[in-house]
Amino acid sequence: MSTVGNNTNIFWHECPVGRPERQKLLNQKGCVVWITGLSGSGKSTLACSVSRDLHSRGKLSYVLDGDNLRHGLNKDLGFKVEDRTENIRRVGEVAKLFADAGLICIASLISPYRKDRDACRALLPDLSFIEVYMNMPLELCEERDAKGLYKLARAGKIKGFTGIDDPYEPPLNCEIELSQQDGVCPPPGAMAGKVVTYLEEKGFLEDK
Ligand SMILES: Nc1ncnc2c1ncn2[C@@H]1O[C@H](COP(=O)(O)OS(=O)(=O)O)[C@@H](OP(=O)(O)O)[C@H]1O
Ligand SMILES: Nc1ncnc2c1ncn2[C@@H]1O[C@H](COP(=O)(O)OP(=O)(O)O)[C@@H](O)[C@H]1O
Repeated sequence: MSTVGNNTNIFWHECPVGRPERQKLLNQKGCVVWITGLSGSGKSTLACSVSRDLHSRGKLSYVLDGDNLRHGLNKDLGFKVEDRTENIRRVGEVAKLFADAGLICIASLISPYRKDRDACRALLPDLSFIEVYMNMPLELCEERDAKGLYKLARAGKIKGFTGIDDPYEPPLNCEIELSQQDGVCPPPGAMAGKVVTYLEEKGFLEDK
């Protein structure tokens, strides 16, 4: 019996089919690939490219995309500091469950605050949280402006937009950093290849 958060008198129920059994079934190791970066830096594109690449290798993954989750699970949250923190906390907990299910969970959120990302990392055991930093310059993201949001933010029509009038804190010790090469952004497939190679080298694509 224990007290957790606001709950007292709650009990943890162990199930005989656990993570090791699920990982054996899938022949892979559950983990979280956490993609962080500015809006327009290419997070969703990379997440989908990694997922497609893994799928073609017979590996099971699932993408948790910030924008998509705000249509459901997180639709009660906005972009104030507390809301972003709660957004990241919830996604971190969901990602942990997916990893426990044995999946390669790809979370793609701006997740601008270092302490929130670090709290998600702390939820995952033994190096199974892989932080990927899309280190793309604000100028590039703003030039892309795929959704027209930077224009609105510059015009003062969106307040607290990351990179404009709300901070983005880059990772200090991420596992993978993706950036421009000679001033050019590599194609999504090439960047996805780096992530998948990392997963392969670290043994996540087999259960041995
Ligand atoms: N104020 C403000 N700041 C940043 N982004 C904004 C804002 N308002 C709306 N949007 C849109 O919301 C998407 C980011 O959602 P996230 O859940 O990833 O954000 S966060 O991690 O909670 O900061 C983000 O999507 P991406 O472009 O995919 O990053 C934007 O389209
Ligand atoms: N590697 C890339 N090279 C060129 N354009 C890209 C690349 N990755 C993404 N894009 C383009 O940039 C825009 C933003 O990408 P998106 O994946 O939606 O970013 P985010 O999820 O970080 O907001 C889209 O128009 C997308 O097609």
